[in-house]
Amino acid sequence: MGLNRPAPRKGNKSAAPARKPKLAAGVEARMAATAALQAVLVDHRATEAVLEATDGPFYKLDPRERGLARALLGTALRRHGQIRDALGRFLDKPVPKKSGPLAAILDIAAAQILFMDVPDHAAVSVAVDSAESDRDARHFKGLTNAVLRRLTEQRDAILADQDEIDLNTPDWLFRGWAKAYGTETARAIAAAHVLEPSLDITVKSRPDYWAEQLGGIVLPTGSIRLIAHGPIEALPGFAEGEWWVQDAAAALPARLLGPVEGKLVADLCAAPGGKTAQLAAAGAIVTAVDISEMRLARVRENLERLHLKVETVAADVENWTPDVLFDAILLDAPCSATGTIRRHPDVAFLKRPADIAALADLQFRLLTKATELLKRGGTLVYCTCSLEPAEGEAQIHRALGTLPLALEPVAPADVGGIDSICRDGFLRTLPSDLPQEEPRLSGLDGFFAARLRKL
Ligand SMILES: C[S@@+](CC[C@H](N)C(=O)[O-])C[C@H]1O[C@@H](n2cnc3c(N)ncnc32)[C@H](O)[C@@H]1O
Repeated sequence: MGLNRPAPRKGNKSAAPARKPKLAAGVEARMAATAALQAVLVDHRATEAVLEATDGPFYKLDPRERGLARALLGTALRRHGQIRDALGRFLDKPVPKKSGPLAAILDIAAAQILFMDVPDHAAVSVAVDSAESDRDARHFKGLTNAVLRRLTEQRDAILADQDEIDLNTPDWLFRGWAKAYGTETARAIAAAHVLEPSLDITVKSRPDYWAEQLGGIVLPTGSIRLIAHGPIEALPGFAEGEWWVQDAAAALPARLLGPVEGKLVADLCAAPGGKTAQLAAAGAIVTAVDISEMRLARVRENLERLHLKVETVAADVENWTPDVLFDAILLDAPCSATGTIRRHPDVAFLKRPADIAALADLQFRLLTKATELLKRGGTLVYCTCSLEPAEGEAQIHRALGTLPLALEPVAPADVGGIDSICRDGFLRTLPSDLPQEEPRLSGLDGFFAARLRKL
């Protein structure tokens, strides 16, 4: 198989305009996934930014190729420790610096050989062709072929010998989770991170009806859960604006505000707007604030599809001075996002311990400002999608000692009756929560939320 060799077109004698050669199915997806993996691991770019970049490797892919490219990239990131360990068994020294995309080519091929249901020969031959087509990687074409062939031969023995939790989890994150939740739970969190997550949906109404339409189940919290496949836009009810994609744990903080119909509610740090949509659908008069005008455009786009109305404000919450005080405030503060590694495995590579400390400072300043914007007696929900107590529990312990706030404990009745996610009066969900018989329907993003009343 050649990367750039189109099949000869028979019987076409006229001088046709030059066309881009058509590549075999799956080749473009593998090339895009390789480029994206390099962008994440070498240039430290977030996957979402790479996926959305109009000049990026994913933009021009058709939906099928894009689906495959996403799956390749996701597997290569989720299982990266195992992949590098397996490849290392056949390499006597690290991949040289001047070998272009060689490391990413090997990673993407190994992800397929070790973990995906695709023919080995397709994985190996596309990798060899990709190496050949790059000026620097070309010198390692023979090595690529030899290493990957040996990997196909020894796959089962290697997988049986690996500790997936140990290999795929950065040490500093594992140590923090073991300290906060115990070693057994930290292992369960890490085990949840290698699984492909479910698709969770929040509906405006009629969860049972939509679960049936979508082929999903209704969770005790009211979210619908299904095994993701195919483009989301093609699912029933999407175009009509009946529902939006939102992890089941991410749907809980807005509910902690209780009935909000007719109340003035500020949604601080609102984009892309999952929680804004919940508040608007519940009848609140919502002001959605975000520092990023570009991300606020996404909020407006999402709410238009959902036929919901809110006021949007592009502002840094720290400097925002509205004319009114609010009855209720939701502060979904920017955070390390370590609770979303299941859905965004790049987070494990992009975040560093120093980021947590810097974010914790910002979160406390935002919490202080949110308290100022609230009426006396009003309710404030603070939340983060982080597993790190410094971004959750520790912030509230500090706030209770210094800001005019009292804790209104979260009870199981607030969160679908699930006792295990109410810890010390806080909402604390973990990726290992909500186990189901079908692993692809298990888990929750790691969220923290506290409900506070202004004194
Ligand atoms: C965790 S995301 C919010 C997710 C959103 N609440 C939802 O449910 O879809 C954090 C958001 O905070 C915004 N942000 C970060 N710093 C901010 C600040 N100082 N003021 C306002 N927004 C900020 C970011 O642009 C980002 O959109």
